[in-house]
Amino acid sequence: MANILLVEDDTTFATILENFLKKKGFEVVVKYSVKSGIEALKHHTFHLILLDYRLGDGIGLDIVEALRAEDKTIPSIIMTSFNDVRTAVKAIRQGVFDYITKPVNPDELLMVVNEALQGKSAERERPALRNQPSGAANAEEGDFVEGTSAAARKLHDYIALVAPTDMSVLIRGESGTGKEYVARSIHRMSKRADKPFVSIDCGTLSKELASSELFGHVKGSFTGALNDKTGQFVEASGGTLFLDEIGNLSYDVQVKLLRALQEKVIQPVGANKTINVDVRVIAATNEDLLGSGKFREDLYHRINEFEIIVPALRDRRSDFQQFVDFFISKANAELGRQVSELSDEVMEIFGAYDWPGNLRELKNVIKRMVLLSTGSRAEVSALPEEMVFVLKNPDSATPKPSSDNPDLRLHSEAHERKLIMDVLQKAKYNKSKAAQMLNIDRKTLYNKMEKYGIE
Ligand SMILES: Nc1ncnc2c1ncn2[C@@H]1O[C@H](COP(=O)(O)OP(=O)(O)OP(=O)(O)O)[C@@H](O)[C@H]1O
Repeated sequence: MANILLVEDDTTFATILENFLKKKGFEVVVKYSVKSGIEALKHHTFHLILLDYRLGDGIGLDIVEALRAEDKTIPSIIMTSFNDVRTAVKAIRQGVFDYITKPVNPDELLMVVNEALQGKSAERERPALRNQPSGAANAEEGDFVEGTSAAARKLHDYIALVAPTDMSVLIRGESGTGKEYVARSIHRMSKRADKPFVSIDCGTLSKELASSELFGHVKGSFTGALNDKTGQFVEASGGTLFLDEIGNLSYDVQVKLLRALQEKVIQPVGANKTINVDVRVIAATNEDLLGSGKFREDLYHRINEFEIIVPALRDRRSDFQQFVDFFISKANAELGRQVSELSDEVMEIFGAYDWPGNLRELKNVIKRMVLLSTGSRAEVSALPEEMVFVLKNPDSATPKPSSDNPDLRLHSEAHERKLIMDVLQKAKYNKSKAAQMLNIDRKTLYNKMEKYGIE
């Protein structure tokens, strides 16, 4: 019998959820604030935490953070309003298993709860260490979409170019764009392919344990170091070490990492001997490392011998349909459904939405949609309500600048897309005329149309 901690400050909704989960056979403890949630974790053992994103005295992630500080891992699911999707995607980076959007659909909730309890969706679960032997990575070969857009072709050209070398690679891109997939592809196409690919999420490593996780430690070197520990640099020997969210490493660890890269030696915590290592490092980030002021410039140049930028989904619209088909067939197989077509309205909404959470968000929306579609055709009722609202109220599709959502580039892109569509319509889809009206050349217009997926 699984024990669930439910933290939700809307008492009526909390009671509905509690009753629903109890009916499904779970034990549920309900708390209404961050503080009482953290307190409950001290006194009970839970298998899963279900958290509201916004709580009276903080946010649900504060509870995940408190867990992490104690180095405990309990799968957690964040319930968020649609407007907070971007934040929810970030939450996954911080070790949250998954998110679901409100209003919560009972079938979806049950699916995500069961997946979390079974630890089933390995790549949605983000433990600090996502070690995978090469064989398993190879088994997934072909289980992805390459795409045919200009951006996809460039991406795969770069992967093919850098893979056979031993250069360190910095992969940049928004959350959920497929940076880990790029890192695995580089490894698979490299001379190190038959050696381990070790993936570490630096965003979920606690400050205290990061050094020992990467470089290992000797017994007794700090409280809690009960045995010698081999670090991931040694585990990755001969292969590739993928450091995801590298911007989260503390200054001390950055110094050690620089030494490991420059001199090819590491020193486990508390050891007086060094160990030679032969590891290719691939790092990923979705922030501006140098601009953050927290990242050493010398290390930046060392990890950035070659840079790959993974395009956002909205910048590779011509690959969109391929991703949709791929995620539908995966969800069909997983959930025993037979969805083979989407209603026009669903297609329209998919096209109008800007997918801030990129491939991860698309995959999750499709999985929910397939789950809720018992026939062969997916209707708009299987989409999150707010997504539908955006289409019916086009003005709300253009994000309003606010301190909550200050992404200026997104705002200008959304405006630009809308302007181009309006002008094209006015010019009766005569592209030369539209380009003239927009005061840009035809080639620029074609590029922008491809970027925004305007046919
Ligand atoms: N080319 C692809 N084809 C199919 N699915 C993909 C592809 N690339 C990524 N995905 C899927 O998209 C999701 C996000 O991918 P991934 O974890 O690699 O993104 P990320 O950029 O590393 O995210 P984050 O910044 O949050 O670490 C995963 O579920 C992955 O399986």
